Amino acid sequence: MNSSRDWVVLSTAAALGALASISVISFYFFFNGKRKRFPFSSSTSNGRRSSSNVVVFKSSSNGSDESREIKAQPLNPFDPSKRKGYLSWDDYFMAIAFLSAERSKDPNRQVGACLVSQNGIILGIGYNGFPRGCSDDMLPWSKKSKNGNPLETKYPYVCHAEVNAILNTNHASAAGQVSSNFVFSLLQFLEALCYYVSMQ
Ligand SMILES: O=c1ccn([C@H]2C[C@H](O)[C@@H](COP(=O)(O)O)O2)c(=O)[nH]1
Repeated sequence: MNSSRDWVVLSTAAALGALASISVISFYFFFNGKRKRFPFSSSTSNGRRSSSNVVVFKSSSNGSDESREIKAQPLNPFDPSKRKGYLSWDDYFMAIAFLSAERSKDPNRQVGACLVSQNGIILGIGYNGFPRGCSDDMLPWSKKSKNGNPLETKYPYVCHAEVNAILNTNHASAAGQVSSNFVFSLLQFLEALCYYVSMQ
Protein backbone atom coordinates (compact mmCIF):
# COMPACT_ATOMS: atom_id res chain seq x y z
CA MET A 1 0.00 0.00 0.00
CA ASN A 2 2.16 2.80 -1.25
CA SER A 3 0.06 5.79 -2.01
CA SER A 4 -3.11 7.44 -0.84
CA ARG A 5 -4.55 6.53 -4.28
CA ASP A 6 -4.31 2.83 -3.33
CA TRP A 7 -6.18 3.53 -0.12
CA VAL A 8 -8.97 5.31 -2.00
CA VAL A 9 -9.30 2.40 -4.47
CA LEU A 10 -9.30 -0.16 -1.63
CA SER A 11 -11.89 1.71 0.47
CA THR A 12 -14.15 2.23 -2.56
CA ALA A 13 -13.96 -1.51 -3.41
CA ALA A 14 -14.75 -2.43 0.23
CA ALA A 15 -17.71 -0.02 0.33
CA LEU A 16 -19.10 -1.35 -2.96
CA GLY A 17 -18.68 -4.95 -1.74
CA ALA A 18 -20.57 -4.19 1.48
CA LEU A 19 -23.34 -2.47 -0.50
CA ALA A 20 -23.65 -5.45 -2.86
CA SER A 21 -23.89 -7.90 0.09
CA ILE A 22 -26.58 -5.80 1.78
CA SER A 23 -28.56 -5.67 -1.48
CA VAL A 24 -28.38 -9.46 -1.99
CA ILE A 25 -29.45 -10.16 1.62
CA SER A 26 -32.35 -7.65 1.47
CA PHE A 27 -33.46 -9.07 -1.90
CA TYR A 28 -33.47 -12.62 -0.46
CA PHE A 29 -35.50 -11.66 2.65
CA PHE A 30 -37.89 -9.47 0.67
CA PHE A 31 -38.80 -12.23 -1.81
CA ASN A 32 -38.83 -14.97 0.84
CA GLY A 33 -41.26 -12.88 2.87
CA LYS A 34 -43.47 -12.09 -0.13
CA ARG A 35 -43.63 -15.62 -1.56
CA LYS A 36 -46.91 -17.41 -0.98
CA ARG A 37 -46.65 -20.71 0.85
CA PHE A 38 -49.10 -23.60 0.56
CA PRO A 39 -51.71 -22.78 3.20
CA PHE A 40 -52.09 -26.19 4.83
CA SER A 41 -50.21 -28.72 6.91
CA SER A 42 -49.27 -32.23 5.81
CA SER A 43 -51.70 -33.86 8.23
CA THR A 44 -54.90 -32.20 7.03
CA SER A 45 -57.37 -33.74 4.63
CA ASN A 46 -58.71 -31.12 2.24
CA GLY A 47 -60.49 -33.15 -0.43
CA ARG A 48 -64.22 -32.74 -0.57
CA ARG A 49 -65.32 -36.34 -0.62
CA SER A 50 -68.69 -37.30 -1.98
CA SER A 51 -70.62 -40.52 -2.49
CA SER A 52 -69.33 -40.58 -6.09
CA ASN A 53 -65.93 -42.05 -6.89
CA VAL A 54 -64.48 -38.65 -7.74
CA VAL A 55 -63.00 -36.22 -5.23
CA VAL A 56 -62.55 -32.51 -5.84
CA PHE A 57 -59.68 -30.70 -4.13
CA LYS A 58 -60.39 -26.99 -4.06
CA SER A 59 -58.16 -24.10 -3.06
CA SER A 60 -59.64 -20.64 -2.68
CA SER A 61 -57.52 -17.63 -1.86
CA ASN A 62 -58.05 -13.93 -1.47
CA GLY A 63 -54.49 -13.08 -0.66
CA SER A 64 -54.11 -14.40 2.94
CA ASP A 65 -50.70 -15.88 3.58
CA GLU A 66 -50.46 -18.71 6.10
CA SER A 67 -47.14 -20.47 6.10
CA ARG A 68 -46.18 -24.10 6.08
CA GLU A 69 -42.83 -25.01 7.59
CA ILE A 70 -40.80 -27.88 6.18
CA LYS A 71 -38.11 -28.92 8.65
CA ALA A 72 -34.66 -29.65 7.27
CA GLN A 73 -33.29 -33.12 8.08
CA PRO A 74 -29.66 -33.99 8.46
CA LEU A 75 -28.74 -36.32 5.59
CA ASN A 76 -27.03 -39.58 6.44
CA PRO A 77 -25.91 -41.48 3.31
CA PHE A 78 -26.17 -44.84 5.20
CA ASP A 79 -29.72 -44.26 6.46
CA PRO A 80 -32.05 -46.67 4.59
CA SER A 81 -35.25 -45.02 5.85
CA LYS A 82 -37.55 -42.97 3.65
CA ARG A 83 -37.76 -39.21 3.75
CA LYS A 84 -40.01 -37.76 6.46
CA GLY A 85 -42.30 -34.79 6.00
CA TYR A 86 -43.22 -35.64 2.41
CA LEU A 87 -46.60 -34.47 1.16
CA SER A 88 -49.63 -36.61 1.90
CA TRP A 89 -51.75 -37.46 -1.14
CA ASP A 90 -54.39 -34.95 -0.04
CA ASP A 91 -51.83 -32.19 0.34
CA TYR A 92 -50.31 -33.14 -3.00
CA PHE A 93 -53.67 -32.70 -4.72
CA MET A 94 -54.37 -29.52 -2.73
CA ALA A 95 -50.98 -28.16 -3.76
CA ILE A 96 -51.93 -28.73 -7.41
CA ALA A 97 -55.26 -26.95 -6.79
CA PHE A 98 -53.38 -24.15 -5.04
CA LEU A 99 -50.92 -23.82 -7.93
CA SER A 100 -53.78 -23.82 -10.47
CA ALA A 101 -55.48 -20.98 -8.55
CA GLU A 102 -52.38 -18.88 -9.19
CA ARG A 103 -53.32 -18.88 -12.91
CA SER A 104 -56.64 -17.13 -12.19
CA LYS A 105 -56.97 -13.55 -13.39
CA ASP A 106 -59.86 -12.80 -11.03
CA PRO A 107 -58.56 -9.92 -8.91
CA ASN A 108 -60.90 -10.77 -6.02
CA ARG A 109 -60.81 -14.54 -5.69
CA GLN A 110 -58.49 -17.15 -7.13
CA VAL A 111 -59.92 -20.68 -7.04
CA GLY A 112 -58.13 -23.84 -8.16
CA ALA A 113 -59.60 -27.34 -8.45
CA CYS A 114 -58.05 -30.75 -8.86
CA LEU A 115 -60.39 -33.60 -9.72
CA VAL A 116 -59.12 -36.96 -8.47
CA SER A 117 -60.45 -40.51 -8.80
CA GLN A 118 -60.81 -42.68 -5.68
CA ASN A 119 -57.64 -44.52 -6.65
CA GLY A 120 -55.66 -41.29 -6.73
CA ILE A 121 -55.54 -40.53 -10.44
CA ILE A 122 -55.80 -36.88 -11.41
CA LEU A 123 -58.70 -36.56 -13.85
CA GLY A 124 -58.58 -32.84 -14.46
CA ILE A 125 -57.42 -29.51 -13.06
CA GLY A 126 -58.80 -26.01 -13.51
CA TYR A 127 -59.13 -22.51 -12.15
CA ASN A 128 -61.77 -19.80 -12.35
CA GLY A 129 -61.61 -17.88 -15.60
CA PHE A 130 -63.49 -16.82 -18.66
CA PRO A 131 -64.44 -19.52 -21.16
CA ARG A 132 -61.79 -20.80 -23.54
CA GLY A 133 -61.50 -18.50 -26.56
CA CYS A 134 -62.76 -15.42 -24.68
CA SER A 135 -60.14 -12.78 -24.09
CA ASP A 136 -59.31 -12.05 -20.44
CA ASP A 137 -59.16 -8.38 -21.42
CA MET A 138 -62.46 -8.06 -23.28
CA LEU A 139 -64.81 -9.15 -20.47
CA PRO A 140 -65.20 -7.33 -17.15
CA TRP A 141 -63.69 -8.63 -13.90
CA SER A 142 -65.83 -6.31 -11.77
CA LYS A 143 -68.10 -7.61 -9.02
CA LYS A 144 -70.66 -4.83 -9.45
CA SER A 145 -71.94 -2.66 -12.29
CA LYS A 146 -72.29 1.11 -11.92
CA ASN A 147 -75.45 0.90 -14.06
CA GLY A 148 -76.87 -2.10 -12.23
CA ASN A 149 -76.38 -4.18 -15.37
CA PRO A 150 -75.30 -7.74 -14.43
CA LEU A 151 -73.77 -8.16 -17.90
CA GLU A 152 -71.15 -5.61 -16.86
CA THR A 153 -69.92 -7.90 -14.08
CA LYS A 154 -67.82 -11.07 -14.24
CA TYR A 155 -70.58 -13.36 -12.93
CA PRO A 156 -72.40 -14.22 -16.18
CA TYR A 157 -69.11 -15.14 -17.88
CA VAL A 158 -66.73 -16.65 -15.35
CA CYS A 159 -66.40 -20.45 -15.27
CA HIS A 160 -65.90 -21.91 -11.82
CA ALA A 161 -62.68 -23.77 -11.16
CA GLU A 162 -64.50 -27.10 -10.60
CA VAL A 163 -66.40 -26.77 -13.86
CA ASN A 164 -63.14 -26.04 -15.68
CA ALA A 165 -61.50 -29.06 -14.02
CA ILE A 166 -64.31 -31.21 -15.43
CA LEU A 167 -64.06 -29.58 -18.84
CA ASN A 168 -60.29 -30.17 -18.81
CA THR A 169 -60.69 -33.83 -17.97
CA ASN A 170 -58.18 -36.04 -19.66
CA HIS A 171 -60.61 -38.46 -21.28
CA ALA A 172 -58.20 -41.39 -21.38
CA SER A 173 -57.60 -41.28 -17.61
CA ALA A 174 -61.29 -40.67 -17.01
CA ALA A 175 -62.35 -43.94 -18.66
CA GLY A 176 -64.79 -45.64 -16.31
CA GLN A 177 -65.48 -42.40 -14.45
CA VAL A 178 -67.82 -41.06 -17.08
CA SER A 179 -71.14 -41.69 -15.34
CA SER A 180 -70.04 -40.23 -12.01
CA ASN A 181 -68.37 -37.35 -13.85
CA PHE A 182 -71.64 -36.70 -15.61
CA VAL A 183 -73.55 -36.61 -12.32
CA PHE A 184 -70.75 -34.54 -10.85
CA SER A 185 -70.85 -32.11 -13.80
CA LEU A 186 -74.57 -31.69 -13.34
CA LEU A 187 -74.12 -31.00 -9.64
CA GLN A 188 -71.38 -28.50 -10.34
CA PHE A 189 -73.45 -26.88 -13.04
CA LEU A 190 -76.34 -26.53 -10.59
CA GLU A 191 -73.93 -25.17 -7.99
CA ALA A 192 -72.64 -22.60 -10.48
CA LEU A 193 -76.23 -21.70 -11.44
CA CYS A 194 -77.28 -21.28 -7.78
CA TYR A 195 -74.18 -19.18 -7.17
CA TYR A 196 -75.00 -16.97 -10.13
CA VAL A 197 -78.65 -16.59 -9.12
CA SER A 198 -77.63 -15.76 -5.53
CA MET A 199 -75.38 -12.98 -6.84
CA GLN A 200 -78.29 -11.25 -8.62
O1 LIG B 1 -67.17 -22.71 -6.01
C1 LIG B 1 -66.71 -21.68 -6.57
C2 LIG B 1 -67.11 -20.38 -6.23
C3 LIG B 1 -66.58 -19.31 -6.89
N1 LIG B 1 -65.67 -19.48 -7.87
C4 LIG B 1 -65.10 -18.29 -8.55
C5 LIG B 1 -66.03 -17.53 -9.41
C6 LIG B 1 -65.50 -16.11 -9.31
O2 LIG B 1 -64.42 -15.93 -10.23
C7 LIG B 1 -64.96 -16.05 -7.91
C8 LIG B 1 -65.93 -15.48 -6.91
O3 LIG B 1 -65.79 -14.11 -6.97
P1 LIG B 1 -66.19 -13.19 -5.73
O4 LIG B 1 -65.57 -11.87 -6.05
O5 LIG B 1 -65.64 -13.83 -4.48
O6 LIG B 1 -67.70 -13.14 -5.73
O7 LIG B 1 -64.68 -17.38 -7.54
C9 LIG B 1 -65.23 -20.75 -8.21
O8 LIG B 1 -64.37 -20.90 -9.10
N2 LIG B 1 -65.77 -21.82 -7.56
